[in-house]
Amino acid sequence: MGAFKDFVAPRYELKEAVRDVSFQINKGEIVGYIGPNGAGKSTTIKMMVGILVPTAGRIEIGGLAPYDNRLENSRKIGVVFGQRTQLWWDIPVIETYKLMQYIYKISNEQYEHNIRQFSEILGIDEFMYTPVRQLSLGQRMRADLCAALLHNPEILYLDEPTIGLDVDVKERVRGFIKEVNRTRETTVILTTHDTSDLDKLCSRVMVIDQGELMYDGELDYLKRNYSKCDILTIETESEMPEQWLRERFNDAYTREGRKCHIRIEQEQESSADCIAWFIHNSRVKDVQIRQTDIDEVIRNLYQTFKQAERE
Ligand SMILES: Nc1ncnc2c1ncn2[C@@H]1O[C@H](COP(=O)(O)OP(=O)(O)OP(=O)(O)O)[C@@H](O)[C@H]1O
Repeated sequence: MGAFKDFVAPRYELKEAVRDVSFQINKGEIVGYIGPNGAGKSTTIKMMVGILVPTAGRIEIGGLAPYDNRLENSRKIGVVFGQRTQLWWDIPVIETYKLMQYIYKISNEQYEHNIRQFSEILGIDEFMYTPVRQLSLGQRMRADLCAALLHNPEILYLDEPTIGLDVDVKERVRGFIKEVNRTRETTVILTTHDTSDLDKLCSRVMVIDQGELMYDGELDYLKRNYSKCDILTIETESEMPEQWLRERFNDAYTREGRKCHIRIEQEQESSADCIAWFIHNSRVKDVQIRQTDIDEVIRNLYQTFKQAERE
């Protein structure tokens, strides 16, 4: 009944997905566009590629408004949405590429050159003649990346390009993006929830939350200033007495046998002091320091942002 009612008399609700988002990206940059679920990342990308038309404001890509010049804009861009594919589901990968060559009017020379170079880096030779529906996620993603770049686009939009991939394929995909950016000066805008994507690819990040741009600048600066704690993991040759650990670190530690994980609040404690304490009191076998993940960095940034707004 509810479904029928919605069909006959649909109710509409206005949702502001992005608000006052303003930025400029130079040719050849790789920019990470990050934020929590529902922040407005995909909406921004959809406006930039011309799928959505903003209700206010202006977007210019290489001097053109993407939604008014969709055809011209689409020649200049390559898009990969990690959750979807642009490959034809029932036909072999190579057939999709041939269709792309026809649609984008790619010369034989450029087509052959790109296929050769991309398949070498991405290793797509082995499944070039397999129908897309039979590909694994990692294979499909590599095939999608190749398809998005066949027509030598100036800009590459990647919406979560490494989602669901294993470590090896992630590395391969990142290596490919880096290589394309370096050799062809392709501008890359990517959204991701994976901190390693940012570490390996981007020096600049833009953070969006609840439709508002909260930060646009260096990734390192963001991590240095908004990552309140590091996790220090120390492995010792024999188990540290519980009492020593409790006296030194209170509740800021957990342990797994000879491994201790310590939460270092940067304002109160330094990793170097902790390591020195362990070296003084035991034989240290291994030391690892891990920074807080990007979601926590964003949460800290958000708190600071909201506090500044209130003041
Ligand atoms: N077609 C739509 N109709 C109504 N609301 C939408 C539509 N598309 C997006 N939204 C809403 O706009 C907001 C931003 O969505 P968007 O998809 O841009 O987020 P995102 O940052 O890409 O999130 P995720 O990381 O989960 O992909 C969300 O609250 C979402 O529910």
